[in-house]
Order: sequence, then structure tokens, then C-alpha cells
Amino acid sequence: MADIPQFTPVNLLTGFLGSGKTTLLKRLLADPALAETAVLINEFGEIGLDHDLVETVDGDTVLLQSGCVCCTIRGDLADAVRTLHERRERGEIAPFRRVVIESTGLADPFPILSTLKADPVLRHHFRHGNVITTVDAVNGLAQLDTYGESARQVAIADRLVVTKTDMAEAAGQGNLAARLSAINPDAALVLAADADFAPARLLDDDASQRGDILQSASGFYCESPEETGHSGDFRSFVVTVDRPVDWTGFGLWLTMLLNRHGARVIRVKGILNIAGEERPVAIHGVQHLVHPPVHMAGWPSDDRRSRLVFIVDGLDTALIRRSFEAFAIK
Ligand SMILES: Nc1nc2c(ncn2[C@@H]2O[C@H](COP(=O)(O)OP(=O)(O)OP(=O)(O)O)[C@@H](O)[C@H]2O)c(=O)[nH]1
Repeated sequence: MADIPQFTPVNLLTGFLGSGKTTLLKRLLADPALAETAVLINEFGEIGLDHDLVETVDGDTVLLQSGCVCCTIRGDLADAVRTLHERRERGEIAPFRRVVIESTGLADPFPILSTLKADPVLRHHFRHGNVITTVDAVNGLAQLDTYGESARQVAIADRLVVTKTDMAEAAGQGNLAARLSAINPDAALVLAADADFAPARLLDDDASQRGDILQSASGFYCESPEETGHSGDFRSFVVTVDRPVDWTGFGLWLTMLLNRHGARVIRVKGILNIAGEERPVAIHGVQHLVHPPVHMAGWPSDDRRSRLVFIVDGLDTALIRRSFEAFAIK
């Protein structure tokens, strides 16, 4: 085991809803160069941990064969990092050398960073690493125009990772790159689809080498209030159903919903128990874009109910629930 650094870097992986944070996190976890990383996520189900890679599971903590520890965040983020630290001190978990936090897609990164800085215990054992922000090449420009959270996530980044270039037109990509560099000219920009993209490099040369990141974050806040944009009337809700879902009815319903309200269905994701199918199907939609459904290897837990999580901007949630049940449930 290598020595534990005096100050363990805490890296933040952020990016707007559906922009590819979890997909990137999976690539980071698979990289042997990043063994000895502790990852804080909201839910294990989210990253669909491959059971072959998991060594042990202990409550909220999973040890991966790669040597990474993966923990879910319960309650306060500062508490979660403190608990990691205490467990490392007691030798209860693998002695990680860096932390990666995956934030939710609507998170404002500034309070996350300041929470860590404000905590007296954390200040003595941790320091800021990089802020890595994913930006979706298909929806990114529109999100930057509409949602202040998205612009703040870009403004605070040390590394910008543009995802889904394989699905986007070249002209739009040029405009997106220009916009990103106007908001944040200092951040290194990489494309997730590039053949030579090495995820581990996102965590190299971290930001502490370049001054205190919180300075630039607060500067952005004070100097550019007009950049904050429309903050949205976001509502998040989950539709859970016990009965199997009719695949054809579901497809029809989702197509109609997104045709009519795609701009305001900011994110839909979930796991479906399809009538006649053993394995669950994962669904991802980001505004008008629906990603190809994925047949998962198995159910992540004993809960076999279909669950769809929605984040909508100013839409009637009851209407979505009712129409889903009317179309997709036999
Ligand atoms: N074609 C393509 N699909 C991608 C790429 N990156 C992510 N996706 C897909 O985009 C969808 C959303 O990706 P996630 O990684 O779940 O996005 P996220 O930012 O973690 O989503 P939230 O946690 O809900 O905010 C999934 O269907 C991914 O497979 C990419 O570079 N190319």
C-alpha cells in the first residue's frame, strides 16, 4: 500500500441532467490507474455495478476488485466524507488516495465545494482536486441558454468533457465548443468519444496546483449574476408500478410525451419490468433525446417493480402519472 497523502484530493464530477456523469464514472472505475479511489454517489443502482467487479458489500459501502471503495451518500455530504476519513483511519476500508464525488445533475457545484472547505475536520485532511463537468453535445447549448445551473457547472470546471459527440452534428459541436470557451476559457476540453481519451488524466494535475478554486467560483457568482439564467420550476418525482409494463404501449406513450413536452421533460430514467421479459430494461431520456434501451444483466435488488424517475420543468406531474398508467400498464 502506498502512503496516504497528507491532504487527500476531493474531485467533483458534475454536469447537467443526463449529460453522462455516470457513464464517465464507470469508465473511471474501470481504469486500473485509479485503484485506491473512494467514490461517493447517490445510489448504487445508478451505476448498475457489475457484480463480477464487486468484492464485498457492507451496508452503504462496496469494495470493488479494482481496489476502489464506492459509498452512497446518506444525508449530508460533509458527513459522508468525514465518515470515509474515519473509516480509513480505523482501517475499516481500503486506504483510498483520492475521492470522487458524483453530484446530481441539478446541483450547484459552488455550495458543494464550500461545504467541504467550511468543515474543520475535512479542511485538515482533504483538499480540492478537480471539478470535472460533463456537457452533452446534443442538448448542451440549449441547456446553457436555459438553465443557470448548467452554466455554473461549466464555469467552475477544471476539465470539460463533451459527451455524445457520436450523436451530434458537427456544426452544433463547433458552436458548443465556442460557447464553452467563452464561459470558461481556462478549462481543458476533451471529447469522451476520442480514441485517445484517457479518463484517469482528468484527475491528474489537479486544480490545487493552480490556486484556490473557490476564489474563481465566488468571482463568478459576484460578477456575473445575469449569467444565472432561468432556474426552472423543477419537480422530481418517481412513478412506481407493480404490474409489468407493456413495451409497445410504453414506447408510444414516451414518444408522445417527448414530442409534446420534450423541452420540459429535462430527464427521465428508470428500470422497467417488461411483460414477458426476465431481465430489466434501463431507459434513459434527456429532453427530446431517447437513448437506446439497455437490457440489464439482472435486477440490482429484490425489488422487481418498474421505476421511472422524472425531472420536469413546470409540467403537471399528476398528468404524466395518469397517462403512463393508461398507456403502459395492461
Ligand atoms: N451515444 C452516447 N451516449 C452516451 C454518452 N454518454 C452518455 N450516454 C448515454 O446518455 C444517457 C445518460 O447518461 P448518464 O451517464 O446516466 O448521465 P448522468 O449525467 O449520470 O444522468 P443523471 O445522473 O440523471 O443526471 C445514458 O443512456 C448513456 O448511455 C456518449 O458519449 N455517447
